[in-house]
Amino acid sequence: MAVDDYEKLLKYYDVHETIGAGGFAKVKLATHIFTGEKVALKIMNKESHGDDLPRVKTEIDAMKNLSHQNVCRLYHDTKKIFMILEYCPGGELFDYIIEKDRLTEDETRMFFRQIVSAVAYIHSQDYAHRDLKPENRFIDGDQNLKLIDFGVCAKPKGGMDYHLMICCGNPAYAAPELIQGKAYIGSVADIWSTGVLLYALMCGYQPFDDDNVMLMYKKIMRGKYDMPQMIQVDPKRRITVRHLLNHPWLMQGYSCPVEWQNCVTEMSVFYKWSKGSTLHLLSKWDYDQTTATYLLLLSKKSHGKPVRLMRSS
Ligand SMILES: [NH3+]CCCOc1cc(-c2cn[nH]c2)ccc1C(=O)Nc1ccccc1
Repeated sequence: MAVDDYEKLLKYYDVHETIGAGGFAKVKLATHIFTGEKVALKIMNKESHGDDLPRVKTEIDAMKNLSHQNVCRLYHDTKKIFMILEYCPGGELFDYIIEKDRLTEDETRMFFRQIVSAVAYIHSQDYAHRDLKPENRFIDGDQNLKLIDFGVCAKPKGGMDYHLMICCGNPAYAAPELIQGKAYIGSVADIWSTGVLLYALMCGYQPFDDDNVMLMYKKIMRGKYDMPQMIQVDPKRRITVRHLLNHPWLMQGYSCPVEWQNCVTEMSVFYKWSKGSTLHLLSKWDYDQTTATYLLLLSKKSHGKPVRLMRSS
């Protein structure tokens, strides 16, 4: 029963006020008693999930496989009712945009590089998020964005080129092929949503907004932009996240393309090890140069610093 799960949780966490809620869950601020660290406690609303909780299992399984500086960390889950997540004191990116009306080009670029970093990373792990919107990005204490809510993500068994059918996410951010009910590729639809997000960051309002959903769909299908790259109606002509990483606009004022890998991937590439053996070596915690490299990389990334592994001369 959820009640004794909650009782057990209270041995390890002090629970404070609610910091957010969606149809499927409520999120409360909590403190991890042993460390004093603040965390976000996500409490599933069992009623709205029904019995089989597919959405919760989808989210927990995905978050256990994802470790990246711009993806909200899962620390602890208790049998699909409670999730203990990384706490982001800066709140929702959505509220931040509203507060500032809209962002400067430089601030938009700083945030957008992190958004592209997270999307490139989850796609590299064969996940499509399918609900990318400002409400699903939280700002941590270092102005880093963290992606949340993997409840409708997909990890197609046939790989990332596999066509999906289920229509999900917020219509204002949904790709044309998705709202037309066509078979679509998750990662390509994610790029459309990311393009809508960029528009909202720069302009302070959504490009396709209308109280009447059918009129909104008409605007989405019209694709009124010259030179569209992300909000390109034809999914085959839409820019890929790989081409975004070193897109001229994203490179302006920066010396390197968007860093999208997490430390394990970066180390396996640098040391020319397989991912499996990198993870095996790291899990031994030998506190040798491998441990040092991993922890120092993690520390640099968590402070939003670009990392470069140098070969000794
Ligand atoms: N609109 C989202 C409300 C707050 O939701 C969260 C906040 C944090 C958070 C806040 N600070 N740090 C992390 C972490 C996760 C969530 C979340 O997953 N919310 C959610 C997703 C789907 C349905 C219902 C709720």
